[in-house]
Amino acid sequence: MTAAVTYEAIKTCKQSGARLGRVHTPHGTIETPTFMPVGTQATVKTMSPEELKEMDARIILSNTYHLFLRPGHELIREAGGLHKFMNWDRAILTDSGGFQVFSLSDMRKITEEGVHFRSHLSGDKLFISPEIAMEIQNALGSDIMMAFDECAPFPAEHDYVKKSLERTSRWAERCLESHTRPADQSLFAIIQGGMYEDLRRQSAADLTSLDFPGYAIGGLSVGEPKHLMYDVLDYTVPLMPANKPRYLMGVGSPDALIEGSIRGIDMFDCVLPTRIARNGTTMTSQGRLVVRNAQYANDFGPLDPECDCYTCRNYSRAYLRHLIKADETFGLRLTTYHNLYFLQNLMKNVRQAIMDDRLLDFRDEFFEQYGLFNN
Ligand SMILES: Nc1nc2cc3nc(NCCc4ccc(CCO)cc4)[nH]c3cc2c(=O)[nH]1
Repeated sequence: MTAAVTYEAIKTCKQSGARLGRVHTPHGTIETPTFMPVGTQATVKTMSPEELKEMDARIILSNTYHLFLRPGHELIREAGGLHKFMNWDRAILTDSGGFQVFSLSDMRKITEEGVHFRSHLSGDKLFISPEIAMEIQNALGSDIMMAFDECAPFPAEHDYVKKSLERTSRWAERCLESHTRPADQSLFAIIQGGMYEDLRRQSAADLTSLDFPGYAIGGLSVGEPKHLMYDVLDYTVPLMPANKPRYLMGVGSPDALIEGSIRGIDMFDCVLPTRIARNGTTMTSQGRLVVRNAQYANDFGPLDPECDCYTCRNYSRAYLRHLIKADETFGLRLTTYHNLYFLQNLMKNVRQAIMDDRLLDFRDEFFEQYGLFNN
C-alpha cells in the first residue's frame, strides 16, 4: 500500500535500543525521537503556529473525539481541512477518539459495532465506530490517522484485556478496509494488551500481520507505575517493525521521554507540559518549579537560567508568578511556551546523545543535574 508517511532509519545508538530517524510526511519531515505538542481542539492552547515553529515543533496532535463534538468534522472539511482551518502547514497526527470517549464521557457502551456514549458537552447520545473514526479523520485531513481502538483501563483482568485487544484488532482491520485515502493520509495501528506480555505479543502479531505504515503502543500512561510501563516497553518494542515509526501514546514527562527513547520509541505526545503550565508549574533544568509559589515573589532571575527560550530571556520568576496569581492570560502563554520549548530542547539533546552513542550517559547526567522528574 502506498503510504504517505515513511520512516528513514539514520542510526542506532550503540549504548541502547535508541535510534535516530526521520518520519517523512506530506507536511514535512520530523527528526526522531520527537515530542508532539497536543492541540486537542485545533489549537495548542495559548500558542500561535508561529511560536510553535519558532521552537521547531514539526508535528502536533489533535483529537477526533473533540473535533467531532465541536465544531464538527464536516465544518472542518468545508474549511479545507484541519491544516487550513488552524493555519498549521506542518504535520498533524489525530488520535482516533477511543481513549477520549473513555476518559471524558460517561454512559458509554462498547459493542462489536462501535461505542455508544453521551457527549460530555451536550449530553447528546452519540456513536463512533471504526468507520466513523476514519470518516472524521479523512475530513480533518490529518497526515497520520490512528486506528479506532479501546484503551483498557488499569488495572484490568487478563480476560477483559484479551477480549478487548481482540476487538481492537478486528476494529483495526475495519479501519484499514475503510481507509480510502492512502495517497495522502497514513493510518497507524495501536498495540494493546494491558500489562500482560502474552497479550501484548498477541496484539502485536495481529497488527503487524496487517502491514500498517506505523505502529503505536496504547494502553499505557493510564495510571500504572512507571517501572511497569518500562517493563511493557522492554518486551513490546522488539515486536514492532524496525523500519516503521514507533509511537508511545500519552507520554510526556522528561524522565519517561528519555527512558522511552532508550527503548526505541520514536514519537511521543502528552498534555502534561501544556496542562501543568496553566497552573503555573514549569519544567526546568533544576526540575519541577511551581513558579506561582510565594518563594518566587521577589525572585528577579530567569525561570530557568540554563534555558534560552523567549520566556527565560525576557521575564523573571517574580513577573511570571505575578501574572499567574493575577490570572493574566499572558502568564499562561509564557509558562506554556517555556514548557514546550523545554521538551523540544530535551528531545534535541536526546537526538544528539544518540548521534554520539552516549544516551545512557545523558540519562544519568540529566537525572543527576536536573533531579529525578516524577512526571
Ligand atoms: N487511541 C488511543 N489514545 C491513547 C491516548 C493516551 N493518553 C494516555 N495517557 C495520557 C495521560 C495523561 C493525562 C493527563 C496528563 C496531565 C497531567 O495530569 C498527563 C498524562 N494514554 C493513552 C492511551 C491511548 C490509547 O491506548 N489509545
